[in-house]
Amino acid sequence: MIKAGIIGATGYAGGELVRLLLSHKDAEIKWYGSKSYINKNYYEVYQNFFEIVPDKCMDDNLDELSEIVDVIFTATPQGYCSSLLCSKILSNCKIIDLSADFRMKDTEVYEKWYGIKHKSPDLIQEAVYGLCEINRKQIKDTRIVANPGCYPTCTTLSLYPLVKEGIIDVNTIITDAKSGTSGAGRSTKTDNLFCEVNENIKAYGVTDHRHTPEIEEQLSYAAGQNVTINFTPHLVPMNRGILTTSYASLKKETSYEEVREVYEKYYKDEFFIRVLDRDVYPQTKWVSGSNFVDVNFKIDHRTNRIVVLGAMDNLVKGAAGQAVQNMNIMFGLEETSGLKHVPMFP
Ligand SMILES: NC(=O)C1=CN([C@@H]2O[C@H](COP(=O)(O)OP(=O)(O)OC[C@H]3O[C@@H](n4cnc5c(N)ncnc54)[C@H](OP(=O)(O)O)[C@@H]3O)[C@@H](O)[C@H]2O)C=CC1
Ligand SMILES: CC(=O)N[C@@H](CCC(=O)OP(=O)(O)O)C(=O)O
Repeated sequence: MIKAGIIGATGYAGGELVRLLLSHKDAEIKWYGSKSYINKNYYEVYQNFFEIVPDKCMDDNLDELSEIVDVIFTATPQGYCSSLLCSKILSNCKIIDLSADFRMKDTEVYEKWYGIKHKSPDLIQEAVYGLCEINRKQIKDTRIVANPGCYPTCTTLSLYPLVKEGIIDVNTIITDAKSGTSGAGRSTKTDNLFCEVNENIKAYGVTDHRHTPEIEEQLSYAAGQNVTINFTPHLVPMNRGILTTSYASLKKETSYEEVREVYEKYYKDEFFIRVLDRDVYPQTKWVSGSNFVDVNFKIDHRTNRIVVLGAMDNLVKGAAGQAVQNMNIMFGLEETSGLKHVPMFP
């Protein structure tokens, strides 16, 4: 049985980790870490866990926690994990960090886009970017997983086969993304008030969203050259879900069948990536509550561009689900263990 501790268990991503780990047959939660609810019953924070979770919230002492668990999930704000992680903790247990602290290999890029000083630059190289379908081999042997961002997961996975196989001109990629408001976390921001989100759609982070360099770095590895993209996220009036629509120029005239073959090559054996049937395009409802990413594409022969769509649940494949998938890989468990939920519809 894998003993797990969660720091930030009282946030949206942490709450989703609790939900998933409770039904995982090979894992048990030993620590519900919090900053504001120490000694309160965990179910008092989220009453959906009433009579399911009897435990109290604990503090956020990573040091003490590392001595009693096999893995710690940090579902905490940017800068938290990197400010506390050290070799002593890493000699005790494995870390899966849901923040962006260890996602990018260049400290300067992190500091520029996040506006905070990185406190453990010496650990960055050791961390593995936990995009499971792409980095499975490296994830297996690492002590630190940098769990990918929600938008980067959806954008990168939906474009990856095209970039890897050189089908598109990688410097023509434009990604337009939409997210439900749980993506912004539980802390109150006036931007996320019901009356400012309901019946409204707004772009944010235009030209400077912090996920831009993360997506660019991953696509650059796939392309074997530097990739820059235009990335524009939008907040939409939904609780959960991300839809990304990406556009790129094809290098040459290409048929549906050729592109389909490329997607099949990479994803036909991937349980969590579903390449939909021809002319059926991903919808957030079809993946809600599940660890699936649905993808599909259409070639616009008139403009010689391809339109690629991806949909997933930001809290599952975009956060807690992928974190559990990473745990499964790190501990040699069945990769799909605890994650085979059928999406909720409607
Ligand atoms: N929401 C999403 O869709 C996704 C989130 N993530 C990442 O996961 C992490 C958590 O996000 P999310 O759940 O949305 O955020 P929330 O704001 O909902 O939760 C934040 C959590 O962090 C805890 N916390 C805050 N400050 C501290 C601190 N100084 N020390 C210890 N714990 C602290 C809070 O504890 P308390 O409540 O007790 O104060 C709470 O449990 C972030 O890094 C985010 O970027 C990644 C992918 C998707
Ligand atoms: C709707 C919304 O605000 N989404 C968040 C992204 C979700 C998230 O928490 O980002 P990470 O995946 O990097 O942790 C944002 O745009 O910053």
